[in-house]
Amino acid sequence: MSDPLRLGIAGLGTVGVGVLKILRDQADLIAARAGRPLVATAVSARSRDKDRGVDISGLAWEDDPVTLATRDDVDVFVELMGGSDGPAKAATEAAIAAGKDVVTANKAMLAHHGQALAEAAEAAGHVIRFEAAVAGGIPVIKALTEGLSANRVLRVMGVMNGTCNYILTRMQSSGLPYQTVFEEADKLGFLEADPELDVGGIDAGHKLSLLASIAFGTRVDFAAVQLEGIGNITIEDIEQAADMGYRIKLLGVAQMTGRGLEQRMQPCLVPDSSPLGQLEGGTNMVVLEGDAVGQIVLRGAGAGEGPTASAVMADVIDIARGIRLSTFGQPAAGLLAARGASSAVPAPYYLRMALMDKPGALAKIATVLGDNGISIDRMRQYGHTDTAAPVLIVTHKTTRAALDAAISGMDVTGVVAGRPVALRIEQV
Ligand SMILES: NC(=O)C1=CN([C@@H]2O[C@H](COP(=O)(O)OP(=O)(O)OC[C@H]3O[C@@H](n4cnc5c(N)ncnc54)[C@H](O)[C@@H]3O)[C@@H](O)[C@H]2O)C=CC1
Ligand SMILES: N[C@@H](CC=O)C(=O)O
Ligand code: NA
Repeated sequence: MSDPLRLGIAGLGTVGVGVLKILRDQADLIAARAGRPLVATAVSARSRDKDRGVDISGLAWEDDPVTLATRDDVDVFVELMGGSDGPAKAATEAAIAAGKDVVTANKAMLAHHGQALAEAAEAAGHVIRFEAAVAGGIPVIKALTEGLSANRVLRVMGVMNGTCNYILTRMQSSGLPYQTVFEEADKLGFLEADPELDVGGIDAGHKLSLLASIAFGTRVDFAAVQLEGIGNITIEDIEQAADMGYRIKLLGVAQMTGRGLEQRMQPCLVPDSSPLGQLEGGTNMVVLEGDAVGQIVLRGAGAGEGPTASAVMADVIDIARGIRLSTFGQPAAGLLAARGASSAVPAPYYLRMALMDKPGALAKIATVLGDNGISIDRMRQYGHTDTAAPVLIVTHKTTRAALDAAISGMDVTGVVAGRPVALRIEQV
């Protein structure tokens, strides 16, 4: 058997500990599959003495992850600290400069710096792999870069943030309001240190931008992702959507349109009988559509110690096997910047608003919609109070631009209280 592949692991939190446990528990199986043993030689974390449930006494310790990344006894630098900049980026750059391959779970770093890091690594003949960064344990990067490599990808879609899916499905099943369920998720330890990364759609947007780059052969462009979080979703919306046969999901969609690359991460209505509609709790689902293969649905754990470490280890094993794929599925230097197109593809929309109880109010709304070329598919009034009547409208297909123009027009009529809620109904 060949020499061991030596790993330097920076970050011994949820994922880092999971990686050490797999290395300890599956050493023989991995060596057989990789054709050589895999060993951790050195580690780095904030606290050396913390009890993590794994023995690190036989491993070299480095306080500074940059020093770890450049050690002579490290072949692969495994970055599991997190953060888009700071030590994660500095250590990854140092590892590449020192001639190491890199495996990371860090979607934030790659969404912001993936192109530059990939170009640097590839110019130096090294690889950066990141299966764990998108949908955790689901092998979606492998599916795109390997299994579907002969396809023109038509659309990539998915629920990629488990915390948001937990919050939305828990609101649905319990009837509890957003704030209560958000606090529950916090107590369960689901939320990122900055919860806005989860509920603001940012974490999921990072993941979508990485998938879009691989799927469409373009440079990662997180800034072009149209982002909308779940913070404004009310129990009323969840119940009204359910009444019409839909579920609300924080859904990511990337597709190449005639006007450019559309990347959206936003709450959408999807049919409750669809695989995405049926997705419960903290689970992730990614739907890939290729011209030759048709539709593929991947479902599984997008986070957690075991699932995320499983994906990290799969990348490390590929490196041990001598598999040297480009970071984004084709040489990074040749990737082109995509023209961004926001919501170019028309769709039906769900619109909920509180209408003043004034004669002709509904007619004014219908006129504004008509003036913007939007026709109404369904409409209902419910829960009438003394002063306002909630109104629900489902439009026929329209563009987001036309809808936004109509919403501005409604403002001027003076018959709508507050800003209407507008959610896209996605064809999945
Ligand atoms: N936890 C999960 O289920 C998933 C995590 N990820 C990603 O994996 C990475 C790690 O996540 P977790 O393990 O959850 O984080 P964590 O917060 O549990 O652990 C982070 C580790 O990095 C260490 N660290 C942070 N800054 C450091 C520094 N300057 N020097 C040395 N060590 C430092 C901390 O001491 C800690 O050991 C992140 O990029 C995260 O986004 C990706 C998918 C799922
Ligand atoms: N906060 C993320 C963790 C994994 O990426 C999530 O909830 O999915
Ligand atoms: Na994955």
